[in-house]
Amino acid sequence: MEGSNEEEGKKSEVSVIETWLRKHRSLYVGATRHPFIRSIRDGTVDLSSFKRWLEQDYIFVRAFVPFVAGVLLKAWKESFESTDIDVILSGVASLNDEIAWFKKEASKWGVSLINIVPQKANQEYCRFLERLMSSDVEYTVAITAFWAIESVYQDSFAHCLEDDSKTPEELKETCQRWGNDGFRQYCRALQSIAERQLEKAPDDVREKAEAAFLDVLEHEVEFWNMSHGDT
Ligand SMILES: Cc1ncc(CN)c(N)n1
Repeated sequence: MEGSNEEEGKKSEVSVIETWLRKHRSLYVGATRHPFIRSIRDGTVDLSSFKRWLEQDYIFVRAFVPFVAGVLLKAWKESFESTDIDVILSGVASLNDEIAWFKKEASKWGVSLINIVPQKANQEYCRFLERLMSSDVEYTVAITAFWAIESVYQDSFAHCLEDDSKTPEELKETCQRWGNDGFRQYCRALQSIAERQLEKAPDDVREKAEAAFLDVLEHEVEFWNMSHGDT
């Protein structure tokens, strides 16, 4: 293997996540460039769709907290890297802010967050989170799903803040919530953890993680679809 990258100690292989992003490009784009996101970005968003999304996402985020706590527990049991705990804990803290933000934003739009009925797509997404909390789901699978869930929002809302976007002024704060640089760094930290776990995982666990990644993308598409009133 004279002169090979291996011999020179260079890592020439594309990472697991990069491979998936290439392989499942159209589904990833479907989740991060959904018509709802495009409508925010081009300023044509229907405000009743936005309010429907706000109500449903509040319910989702409340269910997301125990899921992230479950990832934290798996990290504590299965990971030897104490920094994983710090990153995941910062995610719990940011969810605390996220819930407070939803309450403030809902009152700004005259939306009540009491007695909201979760729509079918939301219920199914929350059930998926619950399944991932089971003790027989590996940390690698759960952290991969966690990274994917946060990254879809990061990528989607950052798209609405690009220079040529026409996002309405009153929706910019929403886009900033997930599109800001700090959230991007946090998603990158989650990606590094997931990547490290995936690199050392046996094939069957890696396959389960890929399936969870695809499930997340499909649930996110269905979630955005709800904003149109499709359940
Ligand atoms: C459906 C969904 N996906 C992701 C996020 C970002 N925490 C969210 N708030 N809602």
